[in-house]
Amino acid sequence: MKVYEKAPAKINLMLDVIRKREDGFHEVEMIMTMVDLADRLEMEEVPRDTIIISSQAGYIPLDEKNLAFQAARLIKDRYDVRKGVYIHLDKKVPVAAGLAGGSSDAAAALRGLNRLWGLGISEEELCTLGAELGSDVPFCVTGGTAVARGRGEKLERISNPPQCWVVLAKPPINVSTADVYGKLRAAELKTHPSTSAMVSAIERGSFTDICDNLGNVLESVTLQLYPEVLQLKEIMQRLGADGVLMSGSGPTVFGLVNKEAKVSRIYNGLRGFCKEVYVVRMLT
Ligand SMILES: C[C@](O)(CO)[C@H](O)COP(=O)(O)OP(=O)(O)OC[C@H]1O[C@@H](n2ccc(N)nc2=O)[C@H](O)[C@@H]1O
Ligand SMILES: Nc1ncnc2c1ncn2[C@@H]1O[C@H](COP(=O)(O)OP(=O)(O)OP(=O)(O)O)[C@@H](O)[C@H]1O
Repeated sequence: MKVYEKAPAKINLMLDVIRKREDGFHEVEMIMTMVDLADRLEMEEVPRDTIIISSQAGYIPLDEKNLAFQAARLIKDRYDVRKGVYIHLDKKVPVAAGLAGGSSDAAAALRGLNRLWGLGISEEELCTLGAELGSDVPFCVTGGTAVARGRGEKLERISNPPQCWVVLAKPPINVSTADVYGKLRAAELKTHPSTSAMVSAIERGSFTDICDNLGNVLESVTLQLYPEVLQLKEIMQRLGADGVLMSGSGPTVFGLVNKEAKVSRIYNGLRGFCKEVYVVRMLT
């Protein structure tokens, strides 16, 4: 038997950091949603008790460093599954982009192996397992749109934003999430985006208010380290995107656009500056 799972990319419509915690992580308040750019996982049982990962993408680890491998090992250990699995990752989400590609693969592996092995694990328990693999994994298990608190694992489901176009542009640089959080001086932040204003804008389905309330405090670090990300934001704004923000710790910048007529102009304009540009829809 084979099972298939999609692993969509996430964007942060809002990301605030409340404080640095004693365990080294940061207490956050974020609003995340999914877009329809996704990896695809194929999972099949193999006769030996082993985990094999393959992918067409030459630039990700295929050993125990792969987050889908870690998800498979975790579920096998925790539920004492003495069976093997072959996981093929069809990568479409750019890597180390701020789009949670690896986290979403891990979440999809948890969901898929739960089905493949008929384990009957609840979604809540899959989220708890996912939190051991990374802060973004619990959200990637549930998908939808949520406010995430704690280090990202405490989720409160909210309604999906109104449908719109999302233009993603990833400059050719690698950004380390740990490095960005490490350089953030949370106590010195002068302004914070408003969670309640963004939740209210989403619940009311107001595209304009969503665009007006976009905010990500990690931009203060990444934009300083990589001026090309700031430049990309400015270009996207100039080309007419209605709301523009960096996702996660970057470097991907996304633009929200509500009129289809504007999308191709923005896409073509960006392609002059950036090789990796995607036009996608919100997953609603
Ligand atoms: C930037 C975001 O992607 C936004 O959604 C997340 O906050 C980060 O999620 P992630 O990549 O799943 O992060 P993890 O793999 O758990 O952590 C990577 C590193 O980021 C830092 N980190 C992460 C999450 C958090 N709330 N505080 C942190 O300080 C820690 O140094 C950690 O070692
Ligand atoms: N299945 C996977 N897909 C992509 N990257 C993976 C995977 N497994 C492990 N990695 C490693 O994880 C690192 C981060 O990749 P990922 O694409 O998850 O970053 P990201 O989009 O910045 O995530 P986040 O938004 O959660 O911070 C890369 O260095 C990559 O080598």
